[in-house]
Amino acid sequence: MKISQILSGKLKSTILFIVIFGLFNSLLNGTLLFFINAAVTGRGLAFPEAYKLPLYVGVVLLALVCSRYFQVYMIRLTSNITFEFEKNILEKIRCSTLTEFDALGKENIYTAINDTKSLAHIPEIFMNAFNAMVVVLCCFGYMFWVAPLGGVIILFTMAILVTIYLIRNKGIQKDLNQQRDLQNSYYRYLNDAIQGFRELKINVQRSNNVYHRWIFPNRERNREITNKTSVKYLDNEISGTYSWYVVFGVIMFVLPLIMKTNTATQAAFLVTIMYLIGPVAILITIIPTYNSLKISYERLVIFNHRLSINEGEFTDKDIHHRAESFSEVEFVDVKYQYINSNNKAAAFTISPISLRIEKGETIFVIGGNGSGKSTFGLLLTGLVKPKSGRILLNGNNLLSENITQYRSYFSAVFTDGHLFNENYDKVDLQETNTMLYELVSLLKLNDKIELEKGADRFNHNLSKGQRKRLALIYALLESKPVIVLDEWAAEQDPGFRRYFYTELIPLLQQRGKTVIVITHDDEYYKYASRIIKFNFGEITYDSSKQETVPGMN
Ligand SMILES: Nc1ncnc2c1ncn2[C@@H]1O[C@H](COP(=O)(O)OP(=O)(O)OP(=O)(O)O)[C@@H](O)[C@H]1O
Repeated sequence: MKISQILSGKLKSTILFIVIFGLFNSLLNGTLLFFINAAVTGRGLAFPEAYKLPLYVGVVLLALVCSRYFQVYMIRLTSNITFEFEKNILEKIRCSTLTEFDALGKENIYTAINDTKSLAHIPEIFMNAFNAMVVVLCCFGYMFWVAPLGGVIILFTMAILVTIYLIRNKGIQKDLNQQRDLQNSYYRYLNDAIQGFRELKINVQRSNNVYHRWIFPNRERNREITNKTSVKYLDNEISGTYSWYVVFGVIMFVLPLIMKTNTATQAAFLVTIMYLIGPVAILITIIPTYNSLKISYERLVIFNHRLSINEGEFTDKDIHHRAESFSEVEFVDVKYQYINSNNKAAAFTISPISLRIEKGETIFVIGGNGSGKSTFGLLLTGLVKPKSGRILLNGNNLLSENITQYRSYFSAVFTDGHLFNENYDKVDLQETNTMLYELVSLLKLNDKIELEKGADRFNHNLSKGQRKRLALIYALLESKPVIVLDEWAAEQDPGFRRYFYTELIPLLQQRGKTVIVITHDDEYYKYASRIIKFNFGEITYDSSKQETVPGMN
């Protein structure tokens, strides 16, 4: 569902309530103003004396109960909207394609989640503005009732003061935007300084450049703008606050000159203006709030648009990965193309490739850097869809409808794979799990991993190579028929690398796995049952079709 649909749905079902209740609430507050003014000025409220106190107490209590009920309602409405927005964003991410996800970038996801939080406050902002508007109208109505000309003069004075405040505020907003841009670039530089700590330590000149040419000048500029903007902001706020004294001054000194007001009328106007201060402040902040909400909304619309493809969700019926149910996967003229995100032109292309992978094969995918091996791995595992051509699993065409089912035949350890922080798969990590501990010992991690105290997970303070071994254990525990390992052995020491190619892979093969290894380790090519070589996105060699294997000893 789109953000706008959720928002308009919520607003439609609640707007009448917000308006009626807000109106009632504001009228109660307006009634209290009448009471106070009647006491100060001695006019209005033609009730018998005996009824005034109970009526006053009744209105206060009713206003209090209504106010609380209304605020609780708004809290619930806001958190419901936040929940639905966030869920909508998370579903979008979960169901998006890898291609769209990669193109989006992680920072946009965090921004989108923050944007939903801002948008969820729209009903509350609308309600506050509406209440404030009602109070302002009531106050002016009261002033016009007490002394029409006085009401016109006050309205005119306030209109001038508010206009001056808003014009100055607009200038400050521009400075604030500049400050936000500086802040964004500061985080980028800071990220480089933190992530590249070692690279900076080892190169003093680069470190000096990063800090003295980029980070410190950015902070200095930020200091200047912050000083300037903060003083401007302070000036505007102070003059805004003191503007009320201009209004008070007009009531105390100008009105008596123009219309001969008496003390009671002046008192009524002064109390009314005090009542107006809060609501007018709310109405004034509406414009900048509206602008920032508009930006958040537009960003979310773009976000939704960029994750427009919905791949659907996994359901249990999609899980069909029993080893015996896999017999072959076939590529028929499969083509894939990356699109350059800057100019939208076609970038690297996997030219139409055709091949068949049968159950039990151990295939090494080889080729130079950037030749398309990992992209082939993504196509094979169904993580990206061919631009043209067909992929068939057990003779069935891979379609959008069965893509999740297709993927459930594959497990993979990617080059830059991620080890999850929680035991999401609910693997039994206790020593009684013989399958797990057999794998732990096969991967020689017995004395390296241990259960974290009080948590259902293994420790993650492992070396890169050891983390890859743990990732392989988790991948094997999935018991899927085909396993794809992308440069898995690159971080292993020579001894373990040898063990991996000469013992582990044959063992997996013996156990009926189909193993696809993307590798540069040419000294072990002979341990493959088949070699496929990529060059510039094309298969230039397939040992199942040709005799000699290039690069083999
Ligand atoms: N997300 C992407 N968008 C655009 N181009 C990409 C993307 N990912 C990879 N490429 C390009 O596709 C080409 C093939 O990349 P791929 O990762 O498949 O190569 P590889 O053979 O696995 O290389 P290596 O051995 O270095 O890992 C590269 O030229 C790369 O620049």
